[in-house]
Amino acid sequence: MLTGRRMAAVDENAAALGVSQAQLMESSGNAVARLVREVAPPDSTVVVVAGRGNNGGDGFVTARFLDGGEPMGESNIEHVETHLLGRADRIGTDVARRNWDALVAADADVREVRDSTAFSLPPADVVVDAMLGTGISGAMREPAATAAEAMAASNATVVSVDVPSGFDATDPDANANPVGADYVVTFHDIKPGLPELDADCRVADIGIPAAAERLVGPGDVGLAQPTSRTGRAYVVGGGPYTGAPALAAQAALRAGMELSFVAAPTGVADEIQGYAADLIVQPYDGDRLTPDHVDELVETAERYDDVVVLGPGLGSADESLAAARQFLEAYTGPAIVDAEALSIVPDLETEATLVCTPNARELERMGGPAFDEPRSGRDEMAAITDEIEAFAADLGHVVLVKGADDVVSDGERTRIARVGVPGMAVGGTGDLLAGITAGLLEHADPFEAACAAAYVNGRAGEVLADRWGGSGGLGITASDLLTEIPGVLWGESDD
Ligand SMILES: NC(=O)C1=CN([C@@H]2O[C@H](COP(=O)(O)OP(=O)(O)OC[C@H]3O[C@@H](n4cnc5c(N)ncnc54)[C@H](O)[C@@H]3O)[C@@H](O)[C@H]2O)[C@@H](O)CC1
Ligand SMILES: [K+]
Repeated sequence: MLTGRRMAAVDENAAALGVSQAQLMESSGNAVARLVREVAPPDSTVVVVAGRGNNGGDGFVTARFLDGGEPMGESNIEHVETHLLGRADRIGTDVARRNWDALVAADADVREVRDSTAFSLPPADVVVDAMLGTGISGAMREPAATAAEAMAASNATVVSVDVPSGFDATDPDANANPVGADYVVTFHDIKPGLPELDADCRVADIGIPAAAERLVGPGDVGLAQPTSRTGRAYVVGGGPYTGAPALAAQAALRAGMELSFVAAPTGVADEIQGYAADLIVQPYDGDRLTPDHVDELVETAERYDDVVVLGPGLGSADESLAAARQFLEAYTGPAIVDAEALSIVPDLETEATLVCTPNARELERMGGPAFDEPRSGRDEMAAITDEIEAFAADLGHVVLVKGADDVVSDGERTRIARVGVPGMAVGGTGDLLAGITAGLLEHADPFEAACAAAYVNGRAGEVLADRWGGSGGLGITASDLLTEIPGVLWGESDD
């Protein structure tokens, strides 16, 4: 079952896979027209009432199919008229406008309702409700609200496109049927709340490829995209290594965080600060993380509602891993766990919300499934994703397995991010991914944040590799990718 919000993301992913919104709209309108033919009495007058969004666009396509007569013989449709609520020059999307133009060009019976108080529902045997679909926000406004009452009061058979107008598929509490729909033709998958309506709901296959759901795409970025500059990343890392925490902290800033802190041993604090003036480095005594430091770090992270990134450059000293464990046992907020710190997660008791980001080797060390890179083929990937899903369910945390294909699972939902270039196999890109995930985790649910982060990271590599002449990104460094993150995160999505 897909919410309206997720459905819009899947649509966008389909477009990125080469199945355009226009193709989907054609299938949608065709499916509605078939249902209308099925339920319309002989010599019917069909009135399509359309809004200015893509739900209205589906209505225009429906009208075109119905107006074309019945190629296989006698038609039960005598007359079709289309009423657009509003002015044609205010139609909100290109694809809907092209379908309106096609009706006008075909000399169809179309009318613009320019005065919102002037609309009264004409006599009809079937009314096609194409006013509002999954794009609704807030309570229904005029003239749609009055038109909905008229539909509900009429004796006509009401066929709703996708959802009854006024029904909010993203907020399942609001399962209303203000138009009195007798039939609903919904697209691709049933939406939450529809089965509870007193209406005959049909799901129409409109040709969205399964990959638009299974593979992470630009639509998923839209779901996790920060819309304001807020949040503090708190990277607990560094000691034996210094580059990793600096990259993760910078990536969090590039993904929208307001401030990015690195808690690191005094011995390496200056070095980490030296990589980037944008970071705030908070030194603690010594040359590595030990249990003595934990109380203060947890206290800071909790007090400022930070998103923690635990692990980059931390090393594998026993006392550092013991400290990482104590940190997560005490901490209750969101955290990305990466690198050596992953080894402590499997038998950990924590109230924290974790996103674990292992590569194949780290996954195996966590007790997860073992598999070789590169993997190929649909069946092989399906087997691997099943195993990773089972592992994530067992672990009780979101797992993002890094590889040529990244696999993200929360134990119930599992997606593949098939994006990136061979050159990204360089050191440091995993630290970027951890930082991007932190940035998105500030605003989105952990699974959606992890999916979008995997896509953004890989896509940044593709964009850069393209600019460098399609070299496959051989020669890219993680530092190069930092400045590509914002363009992918905010520049490429439709939202
Ligand atoms: N997403 C997809 O892949 C597909 C979407 N399709 C159709 O597109 C629909 C979604 O289209 P859109 O996102 O353009 O949105 P809608 O057409 O559902 O709604 C947007 C329009 O409604 C107006 N509106 C929003 N809230 C309102 C309110 N409270 N009162 C009155 N008017 C309001 C907006 O100003 C805008 O004109 C789906 O329901 C479906 O019918 C189909 O074409 C098939 C493919
Ligand atoms: K509708």
